[in-house]
Amino acid sequence: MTSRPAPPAEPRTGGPGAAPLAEARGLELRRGTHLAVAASDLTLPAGRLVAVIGPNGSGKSTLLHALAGTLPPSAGTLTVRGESPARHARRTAFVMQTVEVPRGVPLTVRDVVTMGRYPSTGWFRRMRAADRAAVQAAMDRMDVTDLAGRHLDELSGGQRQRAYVAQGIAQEHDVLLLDEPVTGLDLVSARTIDHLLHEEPERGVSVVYTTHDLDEAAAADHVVLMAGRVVASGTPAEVLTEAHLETAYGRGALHRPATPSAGAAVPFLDDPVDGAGRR
Ligand SMILES: Nc1ncnc2c1ncn2[C@@H]1O[C@H](COP(=O)(O)OP(=O)(O)OP(=O)(O)O)[C@@H](O)[C@H]1O
Repeated sequence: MTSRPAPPAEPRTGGPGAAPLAEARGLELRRGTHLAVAASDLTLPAGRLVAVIGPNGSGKSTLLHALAGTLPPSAGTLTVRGESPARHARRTAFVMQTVEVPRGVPLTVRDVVTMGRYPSTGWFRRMRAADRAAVQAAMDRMDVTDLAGRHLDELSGGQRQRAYVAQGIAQEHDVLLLDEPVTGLDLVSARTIDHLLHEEPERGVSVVYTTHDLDEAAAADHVVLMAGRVVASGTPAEVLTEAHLETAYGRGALHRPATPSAGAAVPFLDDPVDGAGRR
């Protein structure tokens, strides 16, 4: 029996020769006067899942803010889909790390998800059928439809995080940025969000998210390793090397298990250090 070669995979936006999601040259980012990301070059593929890793304070959130267009470069250049991040912001959904629930503002889950449509409807415009359908689809995907009428301050942390991710994907977007979307969540919420991260690129959306989990990063299409600058950027195999991880996390921060399990693809982090090398 002859086996025929598998047909080529459906090309995604990030195929060879495709325009990149983001390009940075000599990019420098400051938070106030603090230099959070020193001059770095970076090319991120479009239509892929990109994981940004690095110790606490290494500049991961800062890079996401720059991609979202909320933090302009202090030096160098950064483009998203060939234009300035601020110009592309209308089509960039950004789910931030911690969103404080405004006290005394009785927002329901549906209200919060509906806000995801404001970039296209405007704050005072009427919701059209397409807007309502997008809100419903986002709530279904994040499994918060049953919670639609509940107030945000009545929800668990995981339920609230799912509502905020639903707000992000309710927006018309081709770029989705998420800051530590699964940190501290229970298995069900983490799985729901993790599933979405891997599903969005299939729809042509470029996803960039930050994580502290090296195994999660190993499952992404592209990894960016930060330590006050971009230490390495490429495929998981190119980036998750002992040499690169030691540069970012410090010597002695890694260990390999004495009896490696079948799934242990990357070294373990022993005692995470922060971006300045402090333990
Ligand atoms: N608003 C701010 N004003 C001044 N400095 C800031 C501000 N936000 C962050 N920084 C500093 O910028 C650096 C990078 O912070 P950033 O939040 O990007 O790190 P991170 O890698 O996302 O960290 P974590 O893993 O802890 O979330 C840190 O030294 C941090 O203290």
